Amino acid sequence: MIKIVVAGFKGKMGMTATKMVRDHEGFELVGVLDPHAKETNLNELAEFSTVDVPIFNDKETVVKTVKTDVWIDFTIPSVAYENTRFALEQGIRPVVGTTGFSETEVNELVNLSQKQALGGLIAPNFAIGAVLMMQFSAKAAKYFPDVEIIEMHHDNKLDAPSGTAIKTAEMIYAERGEHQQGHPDEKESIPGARGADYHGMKIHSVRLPGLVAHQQVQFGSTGEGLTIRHDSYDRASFMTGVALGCEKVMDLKELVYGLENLL
Ligand SMILES: NC(=O)C1=CN([C@@H]2O[C@H](COP(=O)(O)OP(=O)(O)OC[C@H]3O[C@@H](n4cnc5c(N)ncnc54)[C@H](OP(=O)(O)O)[C@@H]3O)[C@@H](O)[C@H]2O)C=CC1
Ligand SMILES: O=C(O)C1=N[C@H](C(=O)O)C[C@H](O)C1
Repeated sequence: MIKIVVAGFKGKMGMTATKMVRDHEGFELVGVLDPHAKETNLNELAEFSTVDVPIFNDKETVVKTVKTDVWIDFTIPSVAYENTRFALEQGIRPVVGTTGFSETEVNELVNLSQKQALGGLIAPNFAIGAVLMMQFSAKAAKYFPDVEIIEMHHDNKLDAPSGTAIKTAEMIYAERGEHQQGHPDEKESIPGARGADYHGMKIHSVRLPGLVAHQQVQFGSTGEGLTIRHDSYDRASFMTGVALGCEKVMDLKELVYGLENLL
């Protein structure tokens, strides 16, 4: 059995992941973490009335109380780096969905995992369709270097652009390199009109109620266009990837960035 803790269990993704771990063969939910939870056991919550699992308010108490193989993290950008670092230092394999990591932070965590010879995963998007969308986009960019990314999310999202949009831009950049797009003399009449800029690639972030997680990668060329789009209509779409991550990190000896490394 793989012993798993879920950090951020009261959030939208943390709750979905907690239920997945509870129901998944081969996984044992050994604890959940939320700094503001008043309950001390999951069985105090109606939907978990038969689940005897401790609720922790801080990460130090988790490691003092339960033996853990995997740390699932769906928290907030400002705490996820420290949580991931802490997990690795404690010999726990992180499976992190929280977005907002800088490139430097990811590199530091990879280095730490290598020193600890411990597997781990930071995946900006756990949906298999989203991974394919990123891979197809990188492939298309070789032939269609002019591209803009439009990511669309619910209006409770803290970070912009999304982790998926950044990862997509990184994968496209690795394929196409630096490229000047649009008119060289273009001017923004309202600042931000052309979106964020990643090595010449524009990224536009839409936040609206009703949306879950959607991204369109739009390519333009002479007389033709190509649009690659992925939609997550439900947070269940991420769970196959989270489960796969929890299984695969057990055999890895370092942390990897992106679910595509495990497929
Ligand atoms: N990789 C992927 O496939 C996906 C990634 N995400 C990412 O996952 C993250 C969470 O998203 P979502 O569930 O929608 O957000 P929510 O706001 O619903 O959940 C975040 C939760 O984290 C809790 N939290 C805050 N601080 C801590 C802490 N120190 N320790 C433990 N928990 C803490 C919050 O608790 P409180 O409210 O009490 O402060 C809240 O319940 C985001 O970064 C999002 O971008 C989302 C979907 C898919
Ligand atoms: O906040 C979200 O909801 C999501 N966040 C991730 C991101 O920033 O890319 C993954 C997915 O898009 C949902």
